[in-house]
Amino acid sequence: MTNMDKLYEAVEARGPVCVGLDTDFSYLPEDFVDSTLSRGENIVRFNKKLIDATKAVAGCYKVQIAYYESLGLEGMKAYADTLKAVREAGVPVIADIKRGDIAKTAEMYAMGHFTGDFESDFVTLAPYMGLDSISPYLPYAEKQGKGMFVLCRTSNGGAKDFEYEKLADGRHVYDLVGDKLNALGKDYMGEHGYSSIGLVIGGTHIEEATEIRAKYQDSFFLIPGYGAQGGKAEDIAQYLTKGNGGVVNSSRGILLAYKKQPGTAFDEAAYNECVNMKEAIAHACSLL
Ligand SMILES: O=C(O)c1cc(=O)[nH]c(=O)n1[C@@H]1O[C@H](COP(=O)(O)O)[C@@H](O)[C@H]1O
Repeated sequence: MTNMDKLYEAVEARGPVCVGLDTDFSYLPEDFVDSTLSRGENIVRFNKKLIDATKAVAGCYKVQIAYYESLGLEGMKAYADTLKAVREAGVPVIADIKRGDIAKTAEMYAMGHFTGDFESDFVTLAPYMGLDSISPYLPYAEKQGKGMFVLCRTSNGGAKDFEYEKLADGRHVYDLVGDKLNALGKDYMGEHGYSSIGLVIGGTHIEEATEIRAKYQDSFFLIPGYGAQGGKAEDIAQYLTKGNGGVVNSSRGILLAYKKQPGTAFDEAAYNECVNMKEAIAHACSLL
């Protein structure tokens, strides 16, 4: 069974919410911070409480490496400890590393993020350098069932700068990326009909949403942009198939939920936000 199969089953069991652990130290409530500990240690304490509170309603977690890298060595320790905490909770984890480099270098990234201290179930990849920047990750998909999510049509405004450009045959650049990755995925299919090569499809743009879902039926989607970036449940639902086939990330919306729920502890507020998000998406899916 591949990690994408496990992710599919996690979504069947607990819903498509992907809790984004983009834990900026400044997000921690002041009264939670233990001043005898480092920022990295405090972040891990925060993440562990959050994981504990949300694991029953989270399809997966996504750990954005920049929030940890920015703190140097203590941050990288916090990153490793956070991945470990998610794995111990028995929930799939996506390492949001957005790598893309020549094959030899990509081999090292693949080893660094699919084995050892920073081992994760999935990584995010940037495809700009071509398919040889993706292929070094594939032996891990084949042998260990590891998975990847490749940037296709991203959630940011700048997606229009390159991804929406039109090719001579009328396709967008994001179509070209999606078509090539979807075709590559045919050799890495799991039991539940999804390949180990997923696509990142931002939930903030909905043009061609139904076509994209229909065209890439065997690609699992990582859908960021819910909440803080304005993505709505009714838009996101169009990228799912019967409530599955994708995970919907929210980072700030969950981490900072306590600021919108005065008097509620951050972990309980995060749980409430996950439940609201999960219900809103389920409701939107039921209307399709
Ligand atoms: O690959 C990603 O995860 C990603 C792709 C994309 O198109 N847009 C996007 O926002 N992301 C990530 O998704 C998360 C969104 O965070 P919030 O806007 O706080 O929910 C961040 O970790 C981003 O780096």
